[in-house]
Amino acid sequence: MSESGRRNPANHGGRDGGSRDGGNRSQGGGGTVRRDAKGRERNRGPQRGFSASAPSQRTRRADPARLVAFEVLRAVAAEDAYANLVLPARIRHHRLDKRDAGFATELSYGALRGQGTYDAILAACVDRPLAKLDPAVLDALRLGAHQLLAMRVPAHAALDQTVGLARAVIGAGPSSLINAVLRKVTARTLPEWLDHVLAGETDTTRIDAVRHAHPEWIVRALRQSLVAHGRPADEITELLEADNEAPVVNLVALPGLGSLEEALENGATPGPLVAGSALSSGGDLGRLSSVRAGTTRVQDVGSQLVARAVAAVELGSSGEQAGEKWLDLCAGPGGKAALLAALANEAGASLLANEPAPHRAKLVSQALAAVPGSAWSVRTGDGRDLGKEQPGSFDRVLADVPCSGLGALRRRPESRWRRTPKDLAELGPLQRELLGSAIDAVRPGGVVAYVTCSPHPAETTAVVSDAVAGREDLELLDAGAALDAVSLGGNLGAGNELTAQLWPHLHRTDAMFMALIRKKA
Ligand SMILES: C[S@@+](CC[C@H](N)C(=O)[O-])C[C@H]1O[C@@H](n2cnc3c(N)ncnc32)[C@H](O)[C@@H]1O
Repeated sequence: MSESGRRNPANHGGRDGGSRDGGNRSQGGGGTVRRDAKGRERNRGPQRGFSASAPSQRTRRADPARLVAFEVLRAVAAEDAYANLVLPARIRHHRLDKRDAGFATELSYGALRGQGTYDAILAACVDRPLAKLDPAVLDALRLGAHQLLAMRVPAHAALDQTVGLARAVIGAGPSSLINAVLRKVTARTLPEWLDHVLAGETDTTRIDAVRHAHPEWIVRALRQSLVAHGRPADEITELLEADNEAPVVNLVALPGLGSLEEALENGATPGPLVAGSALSSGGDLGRLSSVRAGTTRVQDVGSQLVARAVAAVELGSSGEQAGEKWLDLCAGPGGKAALLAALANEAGASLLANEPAPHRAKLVSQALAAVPGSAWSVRTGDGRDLGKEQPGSFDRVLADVPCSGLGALRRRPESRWRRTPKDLAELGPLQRELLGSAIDAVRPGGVVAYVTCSPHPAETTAVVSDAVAGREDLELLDAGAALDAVSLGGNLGAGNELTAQLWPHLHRTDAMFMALIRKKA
């Protein structure tokens, strides 16, 4: 959450919201929402003022952009849906133009990410526990709170349009409650509210959790992760803030197959961390022919670095690349597999991409379709069996195991509220078995990369230590140096032992962890 009182540039609010008549108007029910050329709703009164009319006299129809955001929040809460999948479908269904789509995106993602903060504030404005509210009412309140506290939406528009939305889709009774509660919210700015709801609070975890909208257990887990990887505990604030930034879209051109030219011509900029990457601040990437062809792909730079390090790391003996066999043990949905397959294609190697879930194995095949078929194959099966079925067979193995995803919270706005501490404990045995299978599957002299998109020691360093403990035939390689070798000079291993840990607040990547284990020749 931005606490400065200034609007967070990432929380741009109305910039992309707007009109469909080519001017500055979009349908807003009983009235219309007027947005300026930049999509900001035009303020016809003081910034924090709002209509004095009674709810019954105000708008009765839902502004389409807000309706989309409401439907996204409802699907996430009631159907366990993923916002990043529901949102594009709702935008298409309601035929939002570009500005309204941007507004709906900022509103839904911002309200979902900020839920913990907004709930703490709303709890101070409602005369009963939030759990006793109709969940649809609570979602409408969260949308209203985000507009009032973090978007450049005039207070009267935020209030009138949210009440109008509630009236249209929930009912007249609840809309009066929503009107009354949101009026209370307008009384303070976000920094003032945070000071108010945290007055007298001394528990720093609780303070960080409310200020930066993360569950308390995740604040503790991330702080523990920083310390475990040699970072100062007080970096937690920067890490939590980085989780709340809308991530820049990273692109990769598949080596030998794709090109970034089109993306760069359309406003993307070259990625500073790794060759063949670009950063795009938005736009319709689906329009780019290279993206449609699958030779240029959306992929976090951390994942790109990991895949490139796996392909480049020095093997123990007979380390020539030609004819090598590579394995991606947990490949779905195929992001790293696509880059690995392209690198294998260039190196004369072949990649086996394994994934147990049939629908995800299909996604892997789709992701690999742009790479010549001679370079890859897909196996649908349990990775735990591969070590026994094909022992000592592979030169390079990527074990990108299922994990809590604590390092990729910025990508899925709702995920932090869905995770539980049990995820950490329950995945440990599977992670250990998969790493054991990967080690069995690699040949003497070959290398296993153990990778997670979580920095938590329970699923990173602890799993690796257990795997190598007492094994004279295994050695840990310097994973940070391997990342440095494929980066454009990032000094990515700094501060760690032999394992490598990337961070959103330091590297602007997901918090990927990588250990490289070589089986002695
Ligand atoms: C972190 S994701 C992998 C992401 C992938 N490497 C990419 O870059 O797109 C972990 C994957 O492991 C798969 N998985 C779960 N259980 C598995 C098992 N027993 N064997 C192999 N893979 C498994 C999950 O279905 C999921 O697709």
